[in-house]
Amino acid sequence: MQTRDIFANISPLDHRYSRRKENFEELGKYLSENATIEFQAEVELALVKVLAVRGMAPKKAPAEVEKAIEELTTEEVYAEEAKTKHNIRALVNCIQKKVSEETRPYIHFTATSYDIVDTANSLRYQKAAKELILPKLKELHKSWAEIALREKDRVQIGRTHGQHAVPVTFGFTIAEYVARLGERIAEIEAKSEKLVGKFAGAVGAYNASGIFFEDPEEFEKEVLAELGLKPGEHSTQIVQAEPMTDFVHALVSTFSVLAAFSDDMRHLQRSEIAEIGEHFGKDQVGSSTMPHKRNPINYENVKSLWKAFMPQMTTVYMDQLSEHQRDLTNSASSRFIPELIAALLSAVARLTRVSSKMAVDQENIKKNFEQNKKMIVAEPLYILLAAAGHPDAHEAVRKLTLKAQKTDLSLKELVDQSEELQGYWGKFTENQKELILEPEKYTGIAAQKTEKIVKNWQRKFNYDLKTEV
Ligand SMILES: O=C(O)C[C@H](Nc1ncnc2c1ncn2[C@@H]1O[C@H](COP(=O)(O)O)[C@@H](O)[C@H]1O)C(=O)O
Repeated sequence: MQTRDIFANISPLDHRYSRRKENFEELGKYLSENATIEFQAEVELALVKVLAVRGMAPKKAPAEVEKAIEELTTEEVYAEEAKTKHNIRALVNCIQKKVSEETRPYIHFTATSYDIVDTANSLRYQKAAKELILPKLKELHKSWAEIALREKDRVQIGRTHGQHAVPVTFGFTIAEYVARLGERIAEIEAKSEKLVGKFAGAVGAYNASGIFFEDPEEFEKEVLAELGLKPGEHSTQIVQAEPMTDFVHALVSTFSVLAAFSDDMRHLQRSEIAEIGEHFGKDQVGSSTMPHKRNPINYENVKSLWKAFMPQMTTVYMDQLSEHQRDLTNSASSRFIPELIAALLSAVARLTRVSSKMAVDQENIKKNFEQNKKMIVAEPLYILLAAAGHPDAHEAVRKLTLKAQKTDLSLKELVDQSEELQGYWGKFTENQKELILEPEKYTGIAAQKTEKIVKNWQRKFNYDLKTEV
């Protein structure tokens, strides 16, 4: 069997779920191993810049380091690591080989490896959030907002416990996810901004930098400011774990919102419900054996990916523990965060594609609503009877529903047959009677609430919608 390079990769995220070249380039800028080393080198450069400003390193040092970094390759660093068995020392050695003797001592000066590693990770995840994750999520959010607005008045039966409950609108159903995803996007934004760096040395007490600087915390701030970061209140050899825990939690809980949406949409595609459909290409096959099938494969894929990556949160919680001033047990485990981000973005891309072509079956949504139309007015009928003074309205209506189930009669027709209930009916206003006679009007403020939610997020995220509010 012939193989192509791309398919020689082990992780499905490197072939099956990110097949397009642009995908690799876009994600690779922040998430690849090349990016890991590039961002670490950027931190080493920030250090030299501050040392030069402070008059310790030669003035030419930053330019030399910048050039060295441009020439640096991941292969080179890996070859060096094969000798040193230490990845950051390998990076430092590679940079040192490319600069002058005068500059050489200031590469990694007073730094411990995790001044570089943790700072670089915070930097790249912060940038990935700002430049990649948030724009992609906002694009998906916008497509949901558009559906919500377009469908705000389309009456749909609300379902609880998988049973017909009382009416909503389809727009309102989607507005739930506009609100939930919107709030998660804001959370990713906030938590990415709270990621911290460090330049506090091997145990976090500024032992090495304290030899040279009276104000080692100020020195730390200057190095981090070069990168647009701030330090945490306290560091050991590593940064406080919680800002990263919170950031990843924001990502994972966003993924959970996508999975919940996918589950809901998948159920609405069940043959017996069939209220929405995924766009199907003219050559697309639903089943290898049942040619008529049109399966909700995209929503199933999102849930499946979520199942693979959501448990990674447990690892992130475990990475909160590190012995004394640090142990290395968070090192290998934290290298999988980029995969989690890649999986999330794969789900986002898929849902954006599917959502923009979501087909709403107007007839089925109406047909399903009509199916239990006579029963769903039980709630307003009982409440109106109670408000009109009926002493046991819930029980009276429960009995009516039992009768209605056995006959073809609607609850209103059964009310008409009861002299007692007729008396209360006479006390209802015309609007109240309408709710019983036309259950499609019993949607509460579903449409207004949908508009309010969409408008709120449209303002916050500052996007235009196809159908303006
Ligand atoms: O600044 C320092 O280096 C301080 C030193 N601690 C270390 N800090 C950071 N990295 C270290 C440390 N020790 C090892 N290594 C190297 O980390 C790499 C771990 O590789 P992997 O398990 O694949 O994630 C792998 O390359 C390891 O060699 C200490 O003794 O406290």
